[in-house]
Parts: sequence; C-alpha cells; structure tokens
Amino acid sequence: MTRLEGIRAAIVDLDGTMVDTAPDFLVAVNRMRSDLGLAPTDIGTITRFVGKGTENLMRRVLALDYDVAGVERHFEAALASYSRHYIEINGLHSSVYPGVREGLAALRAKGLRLACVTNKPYGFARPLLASTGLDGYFELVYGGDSLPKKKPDPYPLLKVCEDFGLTPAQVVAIGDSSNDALAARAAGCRVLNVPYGYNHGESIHNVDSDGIVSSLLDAANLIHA
Ligand SMILES: O=C(O)COP(=O)(O)O
Ligand SMILES: [Mg+2]
Repeated sequence: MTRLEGIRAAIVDLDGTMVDTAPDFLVAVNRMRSDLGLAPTDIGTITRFVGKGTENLMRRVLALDYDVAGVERHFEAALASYSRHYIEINGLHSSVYPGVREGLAALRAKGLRLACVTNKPYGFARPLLASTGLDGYFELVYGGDSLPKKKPDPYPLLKVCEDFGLTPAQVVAIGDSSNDALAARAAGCRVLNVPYGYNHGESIHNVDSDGIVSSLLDAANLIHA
C-alpha cells in the first residue's frame, strides 16, 4: 500500500477503532429498554446503529418498537435513562483492540501530534480514554457534543487542523466507518480505515479512503512525516 508522506498529525476515532465498545452500548441500551418496558435487543443490531452519536442511537433503538411520533414521544426519557446507565458501566464491557497502544506510541515516536475525534459524547469519551490509559497519547479530544457539528461533517477535523496550525493535507484521519472517511475527504485530510469496527453494518471496502489497515500499528507503519 502507498506510503502517506508529509503527515504531521493524526486524528483517531474512538468507538470501533481504538475500543470495542459495542458491548457497553448493548448493556446501557438494554437497561434503558427495560426501564421503558421494552424487550432487549442484540449486539448485531447495536453495531449497525453505533457511529452517528447518542441521539441517533436512541432514535434507532426506539424505532425498533415505535413509529416516528412514538420515537419522539419517548426520546427524552430514553436519552436520560440511557445516559445514566451508560455512565455507570462505561468501559466495563469494552476492550482496547490489538495494536492500538503500539500504533499510538509509534505515531508519537514519529513526531506526530494526536487528536481523538469521536461522535461519542465528551462526558463518556473522556472517562473511557482515562480508564483504558489511552488519554496520555492525545493532545486534544473532541466529543460528538463538543462542537456545533459532528462527523461526517468535516468541521471537527478542520477544527483540529486549525488548533494544530496545520493544513488538512498534513493530517490523516484513522477510523472504522464511512463517517470518518466522509469527514476526512470533505476536510481535505488523508484517511485510513480499519476493517474490524462497526461501519453501520456495511463493508468498509465500499468506502472511499486512502487504504484499509489491519491495525493502528499498520497505519503507523504507512504514515511518514
Ligand atoms: O458514539 C458513536 O456514535 C460513535 O463514536 P465514534 O465516532 O468514536 O465511532
Ligand atoms: Mg467509530
């Protein structure tokens, strides 16, 4: 695969890229569903729904049972219940993917600056990064509610470029979904995808990116300052 040259910073996605959080999502969603008197859902359904932030996840899991008006009627209660449960179990059922720590360390060793940009709410992302010990690698963390727009909008990536004083062409995004690739393409950043995450239940091979890497360590081996 082609080397990426002239890269000074990497923007790394969280859910499905650094941490396999689907089991956490499943537990919190099912506790919320139980609070609302709904039957539990399954991990396959959850992995299709994760990626576009908490509000979208709530609407999708409510739409399993309710029509559009019903979803909106139950939305606030569902979000409050889910958020309370998620913060209680955040990280307990999750694991860091192989090659993540090694990849982040290798990127830092090459002199790259690192930012984490996730659609996960900042209040969930920060404690997860701390409990997994990944927070020390990142100069910057933006959650899905940190900025006016979230991925696939390019805004969070462009904000990182501005924060770092770099042009988008000097920055690579690494993520598991079309959200990450679309945001990167629209921003003018390079982008690498990992194939082991969620991608809305679709094949990552149909996504326009600069390459698919099997791990963050493989990504680091392709990236050069
Ligand atoms: O929480 C989500 O919806 C997905 O978060 P991500 O951007 O880290 O994949
Ligand atoms: Mg992701």
